[in-house]
Amino acid sequence: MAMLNNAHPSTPPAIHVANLTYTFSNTSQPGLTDVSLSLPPGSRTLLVGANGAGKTTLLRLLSGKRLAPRNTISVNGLDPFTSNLTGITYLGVEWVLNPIVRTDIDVPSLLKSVGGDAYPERRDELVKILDIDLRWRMHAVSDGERRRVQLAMGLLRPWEVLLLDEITVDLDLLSRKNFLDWLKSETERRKATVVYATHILDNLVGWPSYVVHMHLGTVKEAGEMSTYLEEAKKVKDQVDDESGNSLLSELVLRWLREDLEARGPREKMKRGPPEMTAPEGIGGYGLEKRPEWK
Ligand SMILES: Nc1ncnc2c1ncn2[C@@H]1O[C@H](COP(=O)(O)OP(=O)(O)OP(=O)(O)O)[C@@H](O)[C@H]1O
Repeated sequence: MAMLNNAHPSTPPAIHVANLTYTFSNTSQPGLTDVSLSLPPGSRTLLVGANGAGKTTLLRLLSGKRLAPRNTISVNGLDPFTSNLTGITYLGVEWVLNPIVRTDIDVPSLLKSVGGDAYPERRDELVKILDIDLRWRMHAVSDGERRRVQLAMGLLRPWEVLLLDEITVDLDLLSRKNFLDWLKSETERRKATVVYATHILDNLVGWPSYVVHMHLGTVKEAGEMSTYLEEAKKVKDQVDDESGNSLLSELVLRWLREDLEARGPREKMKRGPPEMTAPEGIGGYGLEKRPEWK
């Protein structure tokens, strides 16, 4: 079991996970095994791991979109599934695929439909940060432009906990940097908490305060980013490395190589692809809330 060092021991963590083991309803294999984490308010956590490591599974459980075993997850002291917490925003695959952002609709109407008028300052700030042209019509924009409008919609209501599941892939480098800087300022201004699962580490140096490394449904490493970067620096100093990669990329690459070595070829894994019993709910997920458009 790995525990994050709580930077503010006197403050209750925004996210607390205790010995969480989760089995999908359509398979007997656990998707997560004995996961424990403590993330304080105001933290920015980078969630890394190979494809299939369990990042999305964990984020969906944290968001309350899937039912976790009792007393294993609390977000701001409450169970996210049963308490219908309003301060949690989860932006993942279903959110990205929502068809409304492909229709012939203008940006101001879309922003209004998600409560833009209730938060005019925040709306205008997001339009500026995400470099959105209010004259765009959504059926005639590029993927990255569409994603920027979606992000403005998803982030408009002030959240206390933001769970991001690799949703910045379409953004150009500068837009992504501006977006990440804005998230950072949100965590500093309002003590909001962000957990961000991504494979893209460009521009992330200096952003995460915590890192969580998942492997085959378990948490292998979890702690303050600075501690792991110091360790990575020592390793880098020992090898003659001219790759130009950041320390963060080097660290995550090393973890993924170790994971691959420990795991071996996929077809020889004990924990193979799930044997489905019967399709249930959306995408076979059994007890599932309807994905919400936030
Ligand atoms: N609906 C499902 N039913 C059964 N098992 C599933 C289901 N979805 C995922 N899994 C299992 O859980 C594992 C973890 O999946 P998850 O989507 O959480 O990984 P991830 O770390 O987010 O991967 P990626 O980086 O590819 O997005 C998968 O390898 C798969 O075996």
